[in-house]
Amino acid sequence: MYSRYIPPPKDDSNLLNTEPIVSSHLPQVPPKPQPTAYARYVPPPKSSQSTSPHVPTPQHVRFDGDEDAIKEEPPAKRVKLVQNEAAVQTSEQEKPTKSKKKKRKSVQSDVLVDDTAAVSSSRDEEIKVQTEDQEDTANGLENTDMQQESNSPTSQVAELSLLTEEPKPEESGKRRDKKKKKKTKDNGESSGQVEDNTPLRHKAIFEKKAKSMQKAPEPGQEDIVMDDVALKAGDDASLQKAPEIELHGLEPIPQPDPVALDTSTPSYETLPPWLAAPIRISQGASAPFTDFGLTPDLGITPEIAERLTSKGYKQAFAIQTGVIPLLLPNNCKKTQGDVLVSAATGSGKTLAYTLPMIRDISQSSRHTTRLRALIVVPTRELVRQVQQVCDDCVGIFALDGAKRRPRIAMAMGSQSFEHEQTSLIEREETYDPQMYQQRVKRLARLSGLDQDTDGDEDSGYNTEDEERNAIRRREDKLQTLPDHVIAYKSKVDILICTPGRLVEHIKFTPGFCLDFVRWLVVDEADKLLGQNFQQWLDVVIPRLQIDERIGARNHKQSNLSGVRKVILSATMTRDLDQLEGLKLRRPRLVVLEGTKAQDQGKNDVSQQEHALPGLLEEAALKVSDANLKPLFLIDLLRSHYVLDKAGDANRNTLDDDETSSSGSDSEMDSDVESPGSKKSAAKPFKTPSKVQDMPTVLIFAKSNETTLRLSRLLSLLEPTLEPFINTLTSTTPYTTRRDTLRSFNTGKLRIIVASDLVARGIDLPSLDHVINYDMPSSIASYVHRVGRTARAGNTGKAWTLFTNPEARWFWNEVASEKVIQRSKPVERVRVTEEKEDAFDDKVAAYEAALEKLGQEAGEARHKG
Ligand SMILES: Nc1ncnc2c1ncn2[C@@H]1O[C@H](COP(=O)(O)OP(=O)(O)OP(=O)(O)O)[C@@H](O)[C@H]1O
Repeated sequence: MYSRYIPPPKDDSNLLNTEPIVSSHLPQVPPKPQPTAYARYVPPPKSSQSTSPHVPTPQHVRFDGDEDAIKEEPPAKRVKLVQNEAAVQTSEQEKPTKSKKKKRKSVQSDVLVDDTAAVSSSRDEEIKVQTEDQEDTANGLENTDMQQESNSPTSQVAELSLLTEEPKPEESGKRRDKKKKKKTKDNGESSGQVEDNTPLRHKAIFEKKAKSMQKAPEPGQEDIVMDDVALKAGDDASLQKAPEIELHGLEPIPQPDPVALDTSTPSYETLPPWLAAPIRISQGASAPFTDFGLTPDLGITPEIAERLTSKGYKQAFAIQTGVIPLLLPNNCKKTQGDVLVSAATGSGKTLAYTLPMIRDISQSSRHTTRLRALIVVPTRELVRQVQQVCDDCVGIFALDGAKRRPRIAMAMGSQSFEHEQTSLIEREETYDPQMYQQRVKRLARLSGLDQDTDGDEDSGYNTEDEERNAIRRREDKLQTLPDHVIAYKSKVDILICTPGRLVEHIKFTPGFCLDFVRWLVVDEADKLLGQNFQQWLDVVIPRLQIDERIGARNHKQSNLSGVRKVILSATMTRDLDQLEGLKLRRPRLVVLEGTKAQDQGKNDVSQQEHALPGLLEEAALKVSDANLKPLFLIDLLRSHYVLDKAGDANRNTLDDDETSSSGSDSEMDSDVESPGSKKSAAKPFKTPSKVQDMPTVLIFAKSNETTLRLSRLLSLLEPTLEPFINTLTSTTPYTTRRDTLRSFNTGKLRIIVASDLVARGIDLPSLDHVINYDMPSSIASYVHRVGRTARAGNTGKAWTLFTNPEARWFWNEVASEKVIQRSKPVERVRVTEEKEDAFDDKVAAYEAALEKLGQEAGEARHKG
């Protein structure tokens, strides 16, 4: 409904002729709901009739049969508005743009000047006393109503009017305000009581009920403006006397039914079925290797299982029971599709794909070597690690005399490119007169052009195309026997590589092709897909999709032909955009459930993206002073928490007194021993003679530089540790890195300080503790870092040092159950204040160590 602007009547008598809108007696208020109308604000006339009782006030003017509604307006309001007109005008005109708060103040002061007489009327005083007596009984109701009122515009009117009745505006304080509000309200109520003899207590309740039932104004600009002004007018009017309430009767105004919440589950899936309903494997699902495959010839034979046992693989781990059967041939007629695997760190994903893959490749012809499988991993360390598992499997299958022994190569940039090329591809001459003629013709045609480009090789090239052309020209210059042409042959069946090096070989190694590849494995897939080093996917995937040599990817079982992709990670991405680049074919996702998943409903855990190893214990140590973080680290290293190896069976009995406060309660504070305490004195770092008793620790720092500095600082502060500490960063030469890992695995080294280089995939079977000295950069990074321990069903403990600014993210994201499934909550450990004070004794040594570190860095720069 719309309305139009009606100027205010100039004749005061018009107003008087208007019938009263509502009776002053509450019970007589007609229960008719007030129609909602849009109206315009009608400003009061600017004449100086401020003292006239008939000057019209701002009001809603209604049309279209709204006369009834107009009649229902309380007459009392109209009269009071008139009385207050001067105050309304003053505040309206002088401060139109002031905030509500300011308005409230100005209105309050204006009215206080004008209405002192009204406020101080002796009759009101009498009633105040009466109402105060009744207050206690109505109090509970009033409080409730007050809360409800505060949300509606009407309540603001009432609130303002209450304020304006304040006899002493300079007084402040919550308690006094409350009292005053009560008193003011009582004033209003008292007048009602005098007029209609309704018991005061009931009337207060009626009024509040009526107020709370008022319908919210319809949205609309004009109305909003109107409401504001009306509100203000109402405020001012209410300053004069008791709060004015628009009454609509006692019947509730019909309200629209609340919209019912839609709790139904959608009948359609937004995710593809394979992602929405993965194959879930429970943690306890280990089984003998011989259980896979419909018949022994399609699965793992008992002989192979025996050899696996001799290599330490007695039974298939849970994830292996889910993945291996999917990758083995079976009697299924359907084309077998790609497999994605999401399983905790250390759960045995590597064997889950190497075993069926190598079994398959060992079945192929003994006399031809083709590049059949590509395994792509992000780091050189992982390349070597996967190669060792592959070697194990190759050995197992090769023992069977009828099978061929697949050849494995690595491409990761640890050797020169040329060296890698020769280890991958063999050049040979084959008899092919037809091809020979074609080559001769082509070379003759090019020889004219070559006069211009002869010098190119010396001038160098700067684009890939030029480099490829240069390689081809070099190849063309090679002499062959008559009727023979140069042919290239793969020297390997399986290539384990980093993505960057793979791209280089595809582009620049003559004869390196993916035409025969039938397996593509992408380990640590989320990292490789997320970072897409050198756009490797764009280079590799198209080459796997085309069949330049017809039948090259054929398998004797037609449903196994083509390229099978196996994509794995402990933090597998569910991002379809990323997965799209892999061009998956009939994919299936296999998920290893966390230990808690069996107890909880599937829906609860489906939100949790990652699972931690079941036997991993986590703890977080608060670093109250970030400047002294290295001292906190040393204190932790010296504490019984670390010195007692994780999973030490004697731990609880040995240290009952010390560990009593640690428990599994994540909220419980427990003390880390200070270096000066009696207990720590009894447990210094083990001497080199007892090196095997020392725990093994992997400490993660945020960068290469921090890693090197921290390692040196630890050696300076704790010289006894120096022989047992080493570092691993991406700037460390590859051979040194390899030696460091080897020394750590053989137990010579006990502490490695590392960057995130070794956060993923690295298998350190003897690792007791992981310490996040610096906070990991993401939840996924945390999962991989802490997953270096507690692998293959072993126990392990992970520590995270957090400073105040890091606490929120750590506890809300990493340590919460939202994203990560874990069997135990993260334990909270805090160094007590007294023990922190003991750090003071160490500060001098710490500063000296820092100074020494600075000197050494300066000298190194000088030398460099
Ligand atoms: N069936 C098995 N029996 C005994 N040990 C096994 C078995 N399978 C794997 N392992 C061992 O478990 C350890 C972890 O395996 P692997 O490195 O494959 O884990 P992962 O799931 O790839 O971990 P990450 O996600 O950290 O790369 C290795 O030491 C491996 O030798």
